[in-house]
Amino acid sequence: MSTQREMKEKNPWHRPVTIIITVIGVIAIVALVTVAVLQNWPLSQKYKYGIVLDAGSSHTALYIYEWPAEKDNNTGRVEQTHSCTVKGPGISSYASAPQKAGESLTECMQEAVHRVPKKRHHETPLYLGATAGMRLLNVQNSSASNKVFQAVDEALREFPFAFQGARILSGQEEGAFGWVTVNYLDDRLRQGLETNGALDLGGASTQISFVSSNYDGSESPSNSVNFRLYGNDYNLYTHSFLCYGKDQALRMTLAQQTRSGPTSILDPCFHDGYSETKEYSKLYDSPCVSDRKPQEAPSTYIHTGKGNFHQCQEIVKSVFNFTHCQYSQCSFNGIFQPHLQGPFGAFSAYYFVMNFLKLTNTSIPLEQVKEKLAHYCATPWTQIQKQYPNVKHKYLAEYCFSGTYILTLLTEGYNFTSESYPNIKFIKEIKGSDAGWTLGYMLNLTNMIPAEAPDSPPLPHAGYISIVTVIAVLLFVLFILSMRPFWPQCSKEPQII
Ligand SMILES: O=P(O)(O)OP(=O)(O)OP(=O)(O)OC[C@H]1O[C@@H](n2cnc3c(O)ncnc32)[C@H](O)[C@@H]1O
Repeated sequence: MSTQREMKEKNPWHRPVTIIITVIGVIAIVALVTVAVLQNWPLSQKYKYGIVLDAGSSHTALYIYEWPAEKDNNTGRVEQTHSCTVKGPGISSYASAPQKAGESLTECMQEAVHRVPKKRHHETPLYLGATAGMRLLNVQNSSASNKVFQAVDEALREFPFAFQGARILSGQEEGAFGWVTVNYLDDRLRQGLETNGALDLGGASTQISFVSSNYDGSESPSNSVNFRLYGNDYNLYTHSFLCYGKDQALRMTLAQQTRSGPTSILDPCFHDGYSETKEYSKLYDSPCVSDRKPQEAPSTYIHTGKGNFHQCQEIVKSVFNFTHCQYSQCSFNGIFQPHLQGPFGAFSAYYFVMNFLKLTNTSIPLEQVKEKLAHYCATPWTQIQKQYPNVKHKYLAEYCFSGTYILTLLTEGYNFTSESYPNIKFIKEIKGSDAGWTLGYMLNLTNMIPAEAPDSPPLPHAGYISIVTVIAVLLFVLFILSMRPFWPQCSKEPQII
């Protein structure tokens, strides 16, 4: 009993001071590691939201974007979480009943109210950008255009979001923001990689935007947009061709064929067997063709098809003007265009049409693509209708024209060749977000792409935690070793019990 007590008194590990120091040491190290881990633990994700309404010529679409609340300034993080297609036509079609333009947005806006968490409503910016349909209405009837905007404004103010206004985007903005969107989603801007050009085909206008090393903006400065994004300077070439969206281009090819006001036309861009009676007043009700309206034309004409790709291409070519160019080189209509450079993403109607025609694979030689389209155009209308009973009648009737228009615009208009055609990728979306101008527009207006690259911490989170843990363990081992003089000594002599 007394020897036991003696040993206890001699063994420093049994001294209260040593025990207390050890416990405090362990607690301190555990606390140090815990604080380091907790401090750097990602906060429970809170999101911010932004809503953009794309008021196009053919329809309006609503997009909701979401990004982690604490990382506004980082890239590649803003994502589309929801989209809603507004029922009915584009807002420019409500020129004679502006109130209905506002009302048409209600359903999608209510969806947005449910999709965005309530506590975020008041801080969620809401934008409406109108494109070529409203540009044309503004040219045709500016007071009607103002009334449509007034109605849309009033309707959107009813919702609990931070409404930032409704306006017409210039063609240059539409092109440039489309380019920002595709390159942002591909994470090319933050990483400073070679950028992709953007080809956007709408209903009433079409945009081409790309960076070319032989373009510094000095030739045709109106086509130049300068950006400084994440510390990199971009000199972007962009042009928007009003009236060269696929719906207005179709009007122009029809106007070309009805110049003398005939009662019927035999159109190679429509399938053999297609026949519909159409109104002249509707065909010419657009500033893109109104000046070509034939005098004393009957009220209607019969639009029949004969399905001939090559003849169709000739008519389509006739809506482009290649005769004059005051610059070193042009695309068409006397518009400057530098040498095409790099890969291109082609979206909106480029994708819808080429996807339907199963022609999105650009590694198929261009000549073969034309042959396939020629074969499609030559298919009788009755057979096409039987083959695609669920496709919207208007789209189905127009795919031969639309495909021919796309190939003609790309090759004759923009000068893509058999060699450069494979540089085009037909895309609908990138990483779940639709390709289009809306995301780039919101990123710009919310200043979410910084001009300079954001500073990043010298160590990533995992590296920081590992180093703190290693140091803590080393300290602990050092502490234990420093207590060596107090370690219990084992007797070398065998003990007889
Ligand atoms: O940019 P603007 O010129 O104002 O036009 P938009 O915004 O209305 O243009 P979209 O990109 O929404 O659509 C482009 C065109 O594609 C058409 N379109 C949409 N879905 C389609 C589909 O599935 N098949 C064929 N065409 C389609 C639509 O009617 C337009 O003519």
